Amino acid sequence: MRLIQNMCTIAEYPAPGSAAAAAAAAASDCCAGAAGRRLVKIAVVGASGVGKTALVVRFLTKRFIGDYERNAGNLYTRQVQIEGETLAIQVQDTPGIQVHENGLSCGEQLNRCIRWADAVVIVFSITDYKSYELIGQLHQHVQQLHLGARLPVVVVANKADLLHVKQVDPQLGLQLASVLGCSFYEVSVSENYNDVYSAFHVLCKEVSHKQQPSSTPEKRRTSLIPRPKSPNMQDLKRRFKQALSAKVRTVTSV
Ligand SMILES: Nc1nc2c(ncn2[C@@H]2O[C@H](COP(=O)(O)OP(=O)(O)OP(=O)(O)O)[C@@H](O)[C@H]2O)c(=O)[nH]1
Repeated sequence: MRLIQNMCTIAEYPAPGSAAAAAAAAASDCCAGAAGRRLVKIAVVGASGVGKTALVVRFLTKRFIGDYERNAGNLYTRQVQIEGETLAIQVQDTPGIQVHENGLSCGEQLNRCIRWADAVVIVFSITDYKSYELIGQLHQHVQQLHLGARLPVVVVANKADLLHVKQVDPQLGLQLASVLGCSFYEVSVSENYNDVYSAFHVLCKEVSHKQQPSSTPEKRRTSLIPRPKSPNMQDLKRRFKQALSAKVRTVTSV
């Protein structure tokens, strides 16, 4: 997948009917609809401070910028090339999820964002066990909001460079991801771009394949056209016998 830089906007996290929502819709028109391109919408979620903004910025710009303001949720729009096709991609950074005694606290803003997405990146930090503990609940929450439609999800374990303050063995992340049926990537946003790229690439590919025109009316129509029948064995045998007896007749008549 090749990123085509500097295409569209960075819009504020949109509430339905708001000016920001209109701006985001316009941005998505500019990158996708207007050009007739397919659009892949990805939400990046996880606990606070795990590196969601750093991950998104690294993916889109290849740069690691150490300090960010506490995130209010930005929407980034770009074009990417995947398997030879140019797709419009929107990446939604989200505010960090707060963990309370009784579990997850996902505001309506975050739920809206998850419902909007075609795919989700769930991030935790290997330096924060609580952020790892959130993964299972978050995954369940995402699937519930999509009414069990099995949204493509990738689990990302970030801050792999901070081994001296590690609280979670990345192997645990891998095991959990495989139980949940998700891809898993261990990354250091600060030190390695390639793994970040791979995580988004896999997700874009998965969404792209899901959206493939295999379910378009054109394809469905062709699959309804009856296939020619395979030759009937009885009929073949009968014709073979006929041909054989004709030959025997000509041989005996000589
Ligand atoms: N050492 C190291 N630091 C990282 C890495 N990724 C992010 N950070 C740092 O972690 C801190 C939090 O990063 P953010 O990207 O703001 O985290 P966030 O998940 O968006 O945080 P919220 O906006 O509070 O939800 C920042 O100081 C980053 O520089 C990494 O891979 N390694």
